This record gives sequence, structure tokens and C-alpha cells, in this order.
Amino acid sequence: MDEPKGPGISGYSQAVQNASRSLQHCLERAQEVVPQQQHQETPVYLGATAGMRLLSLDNRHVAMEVLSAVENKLRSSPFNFQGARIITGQEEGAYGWITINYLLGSFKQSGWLNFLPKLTSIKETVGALDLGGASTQITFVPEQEQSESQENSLHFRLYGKSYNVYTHSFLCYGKDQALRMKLVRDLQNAETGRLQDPCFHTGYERNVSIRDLYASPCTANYKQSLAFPQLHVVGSGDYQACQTRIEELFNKTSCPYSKCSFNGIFLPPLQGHFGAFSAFYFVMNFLNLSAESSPAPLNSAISTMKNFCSRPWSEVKAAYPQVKEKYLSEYCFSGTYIISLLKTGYGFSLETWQQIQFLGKIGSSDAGWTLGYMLNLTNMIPAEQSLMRPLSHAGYVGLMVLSSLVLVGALLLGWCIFRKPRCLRKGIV
Ligand SMILES: Nc1ccn([C@@H]2O[C@H](COP(=O)(O)OP(=O)(O)OP(=O)(O)O)[C@@H](O)[C@H]2O)c(=O)n1
Repeated sequence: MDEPKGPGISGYSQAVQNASRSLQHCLERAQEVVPQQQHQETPVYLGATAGMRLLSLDNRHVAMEVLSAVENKLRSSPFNFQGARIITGQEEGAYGWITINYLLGSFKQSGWLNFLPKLTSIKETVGALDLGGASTQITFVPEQEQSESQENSLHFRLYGKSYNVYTHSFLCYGKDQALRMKLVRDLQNAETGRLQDPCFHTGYERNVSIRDLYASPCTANYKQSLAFPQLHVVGSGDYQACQTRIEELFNKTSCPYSKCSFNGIFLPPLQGHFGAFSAFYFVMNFLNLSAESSPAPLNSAISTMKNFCSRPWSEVKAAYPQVKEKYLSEYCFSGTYIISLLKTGYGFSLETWQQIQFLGKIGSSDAGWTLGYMLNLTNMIPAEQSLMRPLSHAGYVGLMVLSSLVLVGALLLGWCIFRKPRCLRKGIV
């Protein structure tokens, strides 16, 4: 879901209109894909994520209005609408983990997919890294079963096996909110409305409304009265300086546990392979750093970013005329943010970076929380493994012959008992 624009009424009605427009588009697409005779029996669920969690924190009433506008639209669709709700960060992490492990076949350990040899050859489950616009999630099965923080642990029983899973969702650490947080921090020392920003290319300029910038619960605490209504951002394209500013977003000063990621949040030692999807993939794929067979090592990812950020905006724009300007202008920030989040935030090293695979799709399905949400709501993942093995062809034929013989025998016996044919009567009487 798109992020809320701001607390002004026009911003909110804009958010409702945007939600309604994207939904209309989704419904039209679904009506094309699902055969018409199956529309009525096709269940539809709607889950909203961190953009709506933030809107709800800021103005619960408006968030409920958005949800009810969406509900009305879905109710009037030809599908079997089952409900709309805002999911928690913990659910978002868990469903992302379920999706990728379901698609990779890790729960059944059958390894039925062979197009991702690196991940499908693994016997254990794969960790999930999800990056959105407003939040980011990390979810994996740690080596140690006992967790130091109950609020980060989940227990699943799937196909007869138990999983103790670690998960955490960082609200405000999606890439759009992280950029806002960086800008308000930069503003703290600003004397004028002009800001030199190393996370944008040289020659790039953007005006940002100060009111919009502070309109999110992620930035509200930094609010200060400024003499200028607009921030004029001017790019200076410097990866190293950009990284230094971004790293200030991760507070590593105190940790009440044996180990933390940042902001005092428990993180057990990283374990196994990870699939990184959503914006992790969009950005790394654009930068050619997501090769499925062997992702670029951390050092080459850093040199790619250094080189990309230093390119003048006019050159970047000319090289990628097909990419939306909003996305293109932010890839320097986003790529740098991804490296900082994984390296400084979660502590991936040169070695463990190699365990990350950036994934857009697995087979033909999107990697993301939505499939896991649907599998859970429709009870499609059993808690216990079925003990019945499917019959072989020979077994099936044998069973059919045996049941036919039993049936014929039963009919004959019935005929003999009720009709008492002469042959039998003679023998019996
Ligand atoms: N081709 C694309 C598509 C999306 N994005 C960006 O990817 C992010 C994630 O978008 P989305 O998957 O829609 O996640 P959200 O719904 O924003 O996730 P959340 O609410 O959990 O933060 C957004 O910053 C969006 O601008 C991108 O860089 N390139």
C-alpha cells in the first residue's frame, strides 16, 4: 500500500483516492485472470501493511475510513470478499518467511524446485528479508532454540515439524521513511532551506515541503519551526558521505540482550541462507547486483554503488529513459541504505553477505508476504504431514479390481439370500 501523504485533509482524501484507484486496477486484473464462472467462489482477502500502520498511528479515524472505502469496493466486486485488515509487523515478517519457504519447498524437504539450486539444495528453511516503503522485516530460524526476547519469537507447526522462528519488523525503516528520517536529521543543522545531499546525483535538485516531511510519525519527534516552507535538496553524489549519514539512523549505543541489531532490538546470530525480496530486489536488480546464481560480493556491491552515486544526474537520466524518475533519482540513496541496513544494521559480514540471495519471483510467484497470508487464511498448510502416501498406478488398478470383486460377491450373496433361487433352496431345504 502507498504511504500516507500527510495529515492535511487534501493529503488524506488523496490517499483514499490512490488506494481506490490501485484497487480498481487490481480487481480488473483479477477479473481477467480468474475464469468468470469461478469469480463467486474465489475468496478475496485484503491485508494492509506499514503505510497503513503509520496512518493508523497518526490518525486512526482516517485509517479506518480508508479501510472501509476499500471494503465497500471489494464487497461490490464479483469475488467472495472475506475481510480487510491492517496486519502487524510480526505477521508481515512471518508471512514473508512462510511464502519463500513454501515456494522453495523447504517445509516438505522435497526440493521440488530446481531453478534456484543455491536455495533449493538447502535442507533447512531460508531466512526472509523484506524491505518496503515504510517498514522492513527480518525473519529466520536461529541456531539457538531458546529466545532472549519473547516478542521476537514465533512458533509454527507445519507438515508435522516444529519451527521456532525469530522475527522483527522495524517500522519507519522502509526505504521511503528512512529517507525522510535522514532528511529531518540533516535539517537539524541547516541554516538555510538549501541542503547538499550526497545521496542524490550531482545536478539533481528536488523541493520537499517541510510540512510533508514532518507529517509522518517517523519524523514528528524531530519537528522544529523553520523559517522556510520548502527544503531545496541539491545532490552531491558521494557514496561514502551518504553512507555516513545513513548509518546515524541505526542506534547501536545500548543493547539489553547478548546481541542486538540496532535501537536495542534483540537479534540472535545470523543463521543460514536468506532470501531478500520486495524493494531489496527492485533496487539490487536495477543495480545489477542481484544475479540469482551468485550475487555480487559485498565489496563489489560497494564499488558499484560508489561508481553509480558519482555519476551526474544528466548522464543517469539519459542512460535509463524508461525508468520512472522518482525511482531512478533514489537508487543511489536506496542502494546505499540497503548495504548499510544489512551490514551495519543486521551485521552481515563479507562472508555472510554471500548467503543472501535477492529474489523477485520464485517460479512464477512473487516473493512477498501476500502468498503466506493467503495460505494461512485458507488453511492450505497442514500442521501435520499426511501419513497416507499417494497410490502408485499399479496399486490403484489392484484396488479397483479388488473392490469390483467384493461388490460382485456382495450382490450375488444378496441375490441368493433374498430371491432364494431354486438351485440354492434345493440344496438348503
Ligand atoms: N519497481 C519498483 C517498485 C517499487 N519500488 C519501491 O519499493 C518500495 C516498496 O514498495 P512496496 O512493495 O509497495 O512496499 P510497501 O507496501 O510500501 O511495504 P510496507 O508498507 O510494508 O513498507 C517502495 O519504496 C517503492 O517506491 C521500487 O523502488 N521499484
